[in-house]
Amino acid sequence: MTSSGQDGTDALTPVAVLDDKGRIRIGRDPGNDIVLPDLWVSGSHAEIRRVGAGHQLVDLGSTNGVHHNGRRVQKGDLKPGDRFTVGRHEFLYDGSRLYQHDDQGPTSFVADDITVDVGKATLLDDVSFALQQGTLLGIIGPSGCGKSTLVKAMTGFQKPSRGGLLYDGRDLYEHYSELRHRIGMVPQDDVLHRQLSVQRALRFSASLRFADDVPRKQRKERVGEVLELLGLSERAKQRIDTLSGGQRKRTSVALELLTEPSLLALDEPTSGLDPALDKEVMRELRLLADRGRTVVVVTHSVLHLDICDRVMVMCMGGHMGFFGPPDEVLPFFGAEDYADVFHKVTNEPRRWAQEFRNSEIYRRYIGEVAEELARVGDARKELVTVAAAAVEEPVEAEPAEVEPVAVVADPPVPRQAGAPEAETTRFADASKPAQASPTGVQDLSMKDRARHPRAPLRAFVTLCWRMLAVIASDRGYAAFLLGLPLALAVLSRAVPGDKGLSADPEGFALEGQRLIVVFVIGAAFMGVAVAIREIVNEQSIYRRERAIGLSPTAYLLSKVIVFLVIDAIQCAIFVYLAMFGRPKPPAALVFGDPMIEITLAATLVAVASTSIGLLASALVRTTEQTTPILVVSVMFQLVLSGGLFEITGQRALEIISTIDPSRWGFAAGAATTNLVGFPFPEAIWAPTAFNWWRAVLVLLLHIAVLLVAARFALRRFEPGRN
Ligand SMILES: Nc1ncnc2c1ncn2[C@@H]1O[C@H](COP(=O)(O)OP(=O)(O)OP(=O)(O)O)[C@@H](O)[C@H]1O
Repeated sequence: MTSSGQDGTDALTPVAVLDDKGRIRIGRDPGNDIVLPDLWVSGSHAEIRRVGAGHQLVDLGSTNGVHHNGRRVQKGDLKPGDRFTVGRHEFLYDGSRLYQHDDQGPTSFVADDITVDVGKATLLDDVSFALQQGTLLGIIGPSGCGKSTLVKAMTGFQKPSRGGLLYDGRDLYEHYSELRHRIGMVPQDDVLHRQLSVQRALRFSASLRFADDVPRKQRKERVGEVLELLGLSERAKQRIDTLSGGQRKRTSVALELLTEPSLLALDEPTSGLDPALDKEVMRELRLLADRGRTVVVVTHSVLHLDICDRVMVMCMGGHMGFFGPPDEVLPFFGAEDYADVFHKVTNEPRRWAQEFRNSEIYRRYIGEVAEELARVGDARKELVTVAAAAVEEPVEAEPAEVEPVAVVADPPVPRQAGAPEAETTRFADASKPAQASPTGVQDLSMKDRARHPRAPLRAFVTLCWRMLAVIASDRGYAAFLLGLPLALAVLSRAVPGDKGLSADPEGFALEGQRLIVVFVIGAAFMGVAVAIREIVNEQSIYRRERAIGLSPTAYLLSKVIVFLVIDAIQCAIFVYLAMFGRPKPPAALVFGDPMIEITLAATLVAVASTSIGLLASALVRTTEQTTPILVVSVMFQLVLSGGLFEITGQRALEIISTIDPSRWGFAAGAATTNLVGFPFPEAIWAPTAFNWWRAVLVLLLHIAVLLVAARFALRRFEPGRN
């Protein structure tokens, strides 16, 4: 069963007869029954198994999952008429055969009266439009009119409060986990580590986005292809922060093209570029659209709008003032130039929004296109019904043996023709998915996580390597990390005395007490300082990577592990250098070497402080907000460490200080050192192995609680959240 072109269903092809022999395997490797040569697909991705009289769909542990009727599943019983997707490849099941529909670009993208409210502010107000495949849409409008908000809504980053966004007839937010890899988004902020070379940054991204089992060689080849496509091959080894603005934007586009998205959105890719670069970027976007992608670009520059198929003019207050071909913009507004247009939509936004709603242009370029797209959507749904009905009929002419089928993703598609002629209607409800969407993206991804507990090990390893690469290529930062413990060790030399950490026979261990305070607070400072800017600095990168499915736990753990190593090295350098030439404690409590115990205690304080830094970094919005947190958290640890004054006996302080890592770090250090004759000896410092272990366990508990809190704080970067 195939269907013909005009209704958009021509890509539906029968690919397998599910006879009694058992199973049909789907994957990237040539040995599969259905071969999908797509790097997003795992080698052996999914299987259809015969179970009794029916069939079961099974995810074979793929990286990017299988979606059965829009839900990610591990296993699911197939019913005639069901559809499932593997990457961009969609299959329909009729009870005895599989039909394949390839996503060759969104056959439709429809925004149906979307409104975005944040608190009491309305950022977008009843915006409707429809896009056909291969369209280049330019969005313009005065600053603050809601252009970025619209792009975020279209790409799954900002769930509309009302209205629907339908991608290929499916609610974008309801089916986000299935659709997200088909959408590329280049935000205003660069989402690349600028310290890395173009090639290196893209290779890390490829590793995070492709299936786990894609060989390194293939990843490299794909990176080479996108660099070639965007004319960046000669820049491959150049650091991103040394590229020109235009080259940097092209690198961001290259990053998104790795996974061949069918909808690509760019938020002001040409801001800050000179007119020549502006034109160059717009031309490249035109080429991408001509190759079949739908490209949406927000721009402040109106010089090259004629290169677009459609232009949208936004009015202040989030209203839509125009949507149509570029040559109709000025006539519609009765304006001589775009400055006039901006003036009008800034001063009379409601009037122009209303005029546009009632215009012939709206009818022609939105109403009719939406109707056409709804018709295509209906035709596709009908095929599902036909496929379901086919279960009643015997399978005749189809081949009994089905050859492995190779499907080439995303072939070139010609640029769209003008909009068709027809009657005006509001958007047809028929294009909405059968189920309403009570849940948001967050709910979906939580469910996904619950169903897919498999540790994303590859992402974790890649993230660790990337962090190390970023640190190594930022010489200033690497020098800071190494210089900090050296500077602190030099400072610790200011502590007077020649007894070091030895037990003082005179009975007053003030020097030892001071040294332990210096170690513990130095460790706390190094721990917070290393981490407190980490997440806030790369929030745009994390947000983007999260949207394409990066595991937040893998992300956080990669930070913790790399920082743990850095903390341990820093504390060892600090403590050993500070103690160089000073008497050591006479005996150990647990590990045989008191210096190891003291270094361990300092390292745990540093790691707990790193966890505080990561938590704070996930909570704040700007880097500037981190400085007061750094100061307060270190002061808090200094005051409540127990090394300055007696905490025991002051009930409130006793309670508060239990959550202070330095209190327990000091206790472990004091226990090892055996501070004899201290003026205010506390019970938790008594030199016993129990006290040492208790302090260590409390510190581990602090770390665990802080990291769980940081993991929760990362939820604010979930797609769909503002
Ligand atoms: N989280 C938010 N809470 C309240 N108002 C917001 C929020 N985010 C954006 N806004 C406001 O919504 C309006 C639209 O913002 P948006 O960033 O979409 O505008 P824009 O057209 O892209 O602006 P620009 O061209 O300057 O980038 C602005 O007035 C902005 O201040």
